[in-house]
Amino acid sequence: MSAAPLGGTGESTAAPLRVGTRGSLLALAQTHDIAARFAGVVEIVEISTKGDVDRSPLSQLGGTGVFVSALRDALLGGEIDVAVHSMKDLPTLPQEGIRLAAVPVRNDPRDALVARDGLQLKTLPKGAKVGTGSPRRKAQLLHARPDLDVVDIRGNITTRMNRALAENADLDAVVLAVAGLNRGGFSDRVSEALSTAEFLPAPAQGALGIETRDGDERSLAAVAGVDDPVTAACAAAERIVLRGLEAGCAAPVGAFARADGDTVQIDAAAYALDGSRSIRASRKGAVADAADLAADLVAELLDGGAKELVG
Ligand SMILES: NCc1[nH]cc(CCC(=O)O)c1CC(=O)O
Repeated sequence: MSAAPLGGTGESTAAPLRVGTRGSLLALAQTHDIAARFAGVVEIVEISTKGDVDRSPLSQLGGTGVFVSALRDALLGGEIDVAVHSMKDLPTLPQEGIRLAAVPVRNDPRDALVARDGLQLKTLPKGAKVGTGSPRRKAQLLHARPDLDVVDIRGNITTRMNRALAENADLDAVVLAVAGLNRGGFSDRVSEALSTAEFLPAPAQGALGIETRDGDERSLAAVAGVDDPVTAACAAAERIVLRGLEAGCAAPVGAFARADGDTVQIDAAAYALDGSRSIRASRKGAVADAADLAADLVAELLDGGAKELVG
């Protein structure tokens, strides 16, 4: 009558931890990598999301959470025990019944220029066509190179790379996250990793957010070992900026927190969509105070008119 004892032979008798992921190459790769470090036996469960199925421009898909809600529904519905998300896709508002259980050490936070002939931002010809679906990247590209022709693109990572690299490529370059290229095994396609000074990344870019159901202590314990509190603090600070500006994942807002020992530096900016204007602020202080520093920084951006810029 009694359940199998925990520990001991637990690995062979306990039900596997069902780990939910989107089905894209990128999502599968990052989920397999991180799930290999969870405690116990895991089973990977693919969930398809509106963001994968719908081909409308990302900026028109209804804002935050298009990649996330199907995974969260599966979590709340008991189909999966753990959801692995790209943290930059997570809405900034917490959802009832769901806990952010772990944030692993972050991958490279930078944006990458993937260009034909190894071209770089400075060597792209005048008027070059550069593809991105991100208003932030568009604004940053135009801010750095007002002559560029920025083209809205969608699709998975291979589709987007091919727009610049395939035999019949119609663009000179595309901008993608270095982390995604790394995770997909495409690190060698990066022509230039863009500096975080000029291209402030999207809040939490390069980080994963691992969610469990509130109160599911077994799943929480299984993923706790991959949590990195410093990455978690930095990503949380960046997301406070996003939330403070009431800007979603597709908004022209960049934020980047980097820790060095006990100290954190937070930089953030909001951009006009056409790159003509931007507002920037930064704070430095103790990692333990990262959330307060971010809130203070938001106040400065709002005072400077950031909301009007973000639109
Ligand atoms: N919005 C899609 C998305 N969500 C996370 C990543 C990349 C990986 C990451 O930032 O962790 C991407 C693709 C991209 O920006 O090129």
